[in-house]
Amino acid sequence: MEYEPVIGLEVHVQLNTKTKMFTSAPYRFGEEPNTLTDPVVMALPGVLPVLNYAAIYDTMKVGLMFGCEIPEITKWDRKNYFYPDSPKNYQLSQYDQPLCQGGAVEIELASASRGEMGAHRFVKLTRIHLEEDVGKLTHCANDSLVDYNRAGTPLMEIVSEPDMFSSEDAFAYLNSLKQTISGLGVSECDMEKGQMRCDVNISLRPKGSEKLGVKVELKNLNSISGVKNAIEYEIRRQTDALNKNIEIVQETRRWDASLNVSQSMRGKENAHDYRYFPEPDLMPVKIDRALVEKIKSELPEAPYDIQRRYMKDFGLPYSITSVMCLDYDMCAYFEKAVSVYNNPKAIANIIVNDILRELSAMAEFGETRPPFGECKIAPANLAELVKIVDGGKISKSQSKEVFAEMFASSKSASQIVKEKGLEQNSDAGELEGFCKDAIAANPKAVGEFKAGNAKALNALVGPVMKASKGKANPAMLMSIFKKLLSE
Ligand SMILES: Nc1ncnc2c1ncn2[C@@H]1O[C@H](COP(=O)(O)OP(=O)(O)OP(=O)(O)O)[C@@H](O)[C@H]1O
Ligand SMILES: [Mg+2]
Ligand SMILES: [Mg+2]
Repeated sequence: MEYEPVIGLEVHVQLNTKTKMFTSAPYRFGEEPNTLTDPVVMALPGVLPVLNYAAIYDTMKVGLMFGCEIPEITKWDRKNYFYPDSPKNYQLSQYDQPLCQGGAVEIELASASRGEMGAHRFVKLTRIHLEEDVGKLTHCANDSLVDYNRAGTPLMEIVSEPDMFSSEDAFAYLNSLKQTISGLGVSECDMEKGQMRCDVNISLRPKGSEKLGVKVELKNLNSISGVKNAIEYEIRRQTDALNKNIEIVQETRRWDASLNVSQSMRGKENAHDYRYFPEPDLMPVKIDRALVEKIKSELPEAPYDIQRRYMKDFGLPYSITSVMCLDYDMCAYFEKAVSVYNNPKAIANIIVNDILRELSAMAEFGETRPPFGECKIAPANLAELVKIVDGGKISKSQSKEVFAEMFASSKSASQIVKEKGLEQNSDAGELEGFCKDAIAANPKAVGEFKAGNAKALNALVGPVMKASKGKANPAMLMSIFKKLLSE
């Protein structure tokens, strides 16, 4: 029988707020273990949680970006379980009244060729709720170590509907989430630093059937490629089992990225096991409608909307726009430059190829490139460079030299052209004089050219270049020669 995989993802994203979800302790990645804790994080007797409103604000931003509904009231619940990664036997989370409901994430599937836009569709979301992150366990040979630095960090859980049907869907979904959320500035979504983690729920059903199959949950995947591999492995494993008439049991499995296999962790668990109940120490939160409207009105344009607009309004190629729409700073820079001088294609080319290359070269090995705002070339100066090239003042190859100097010094293009004496001679009258002299001095080349040997022109160009100290505008020279020689 042919089976169709059905996939739902639970994605956890740490928010980069200054303090933790329910206390003023900070969180930073990579600090000495157990230095970013306080009595609330450690759940010492008598402590009370205090809500971090910045986390609510950031999560609403994300939710509204994905078209979620923000309910009138949201509340907190205890999710009870005992495990050493949490010092207090429960996790503060949201059960039946999450902060965001519904919504959808636009994804793009890979197309046949790299330079073409792939098919787009929306993956439905169930909800986005807020909770606190737990500590980190390191398992050694005979014992385990626990670090509570991460415990209590604000964590969004983005739960999708079972609305993905291949590893490619999941890959595109995670990329889109990462792109949109990091664009909002609320998290860097760096999976290597644990800022974004993913649980994969996957079941198989006979192709054409509407009914969902029994799902298996793969916990805590920490790379996008890991998610892809895990899904592909599970599809093979479950297909194999079904073909052998082995029943799939609902269970949680661990993904082993080094062995590329999943292993059973524990059997069926459902919400009931967590004995969810309302958090007695926190009031429900009434959401200010005016704030919802304010956040909505301040949301940036969605990345795929920017991309479509750039392709349509500026005629930019897909490959260039797919780089640009990943970075709002880059887009703002581009639009500013285009407003100064209207050659979007040339401007976008320099931004995506040259500026990005140079910024990346500034980064230390393994570090991310500096933000676009650190580019020393002001948008108006880039616009001027393109204008100078378009006007024939300097050649394309000279523009590379000017660009390098601009990037290093923040000087304007015209200033560098002047300092380096690069300006081409585009004085039609003077150039025509040089050309006439060259024609008069080289009757042989003229004869050959008129007899049909186009290459003979080179013998005439040489003397003009010499007379103009190498600065004659080559395009103008050619048209002047052609005009004079056809007379
Ligand atoms: N039959 C199914 N096949 C594939 N995915 C499914 C199926 N049923 C549910 N899912 C997906 O499983 C996920 C369930 O996540 P949810 O957070 O609601 O519950 P949970 O896994 O029990 O909770 P948690 O792991 O946070 O304790 C959703 O993404 C949903 O789309
Ligand atoms: Mg969940
Ligand atoms: Mg789950």
